[in-house]
Amino acid sequence: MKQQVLFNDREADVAHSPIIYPSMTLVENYLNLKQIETLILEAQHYSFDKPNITVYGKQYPIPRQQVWFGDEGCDYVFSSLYIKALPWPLYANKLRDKLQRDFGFNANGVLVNRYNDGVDSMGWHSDDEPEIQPRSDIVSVSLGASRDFFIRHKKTQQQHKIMLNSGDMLIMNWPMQDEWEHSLPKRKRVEAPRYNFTFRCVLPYFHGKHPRV
Ligand SMILES: O=C(O)CCC(=O)C(=O)O
Ligand SMILES: [Fe+2]
Repeated sequence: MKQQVLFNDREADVAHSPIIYPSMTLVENYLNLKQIETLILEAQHYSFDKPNITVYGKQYPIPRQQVWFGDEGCDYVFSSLYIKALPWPLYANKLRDKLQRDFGFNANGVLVNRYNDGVDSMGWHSDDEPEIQPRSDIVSVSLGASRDFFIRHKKTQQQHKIMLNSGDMLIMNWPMQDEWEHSLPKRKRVEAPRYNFTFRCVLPYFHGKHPRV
């Protein structure tokens, strides 16, 4: 397992024009081919959704599909859509256990995104929803097509690009989400699907014990 600590300095020591780096850790080939294949086979049967979001008063379907799995009470709200946690599928849960064993990372939910091809994408955002546990990291595991992943500093607009390949794992360490946004731009030449699992620690019952669904 090759672990590459990316940008782990808060500020690079460059005179006059400091370059700011976020704290992220990329573990290339975190999963082996068998693990990748098993997870993709499982993900092909997930009940993905393509909800509409409202932008300037108009409704648009999100340019990808998504599904949220989580422990009891670990529901989530994205773009004002309330999403009740579905029970963990077998191998997604095994991957959560592996992250716990390898890094002591205790996720209680995972958002799975499915990008059908390079036309599907995710715009600039931070994973800063109020139900995310304060000071928690977010762990992203990529499967399938390789895609470019960008990060952009909120104040300086500085950008970095990372290629995420099948089996790679990226830890976005706290407080990255406070200072940086990230995105997965369209890549018209990409024809194959990609799955991305972002494991999160949310506050159980943040939306109440009996939320209206
Ligand atoms: O697909 C990716 O690599 C990014 C996913 C993401 O940013 C998210 O689910 O919040
Ligand atoms: Fe994100």
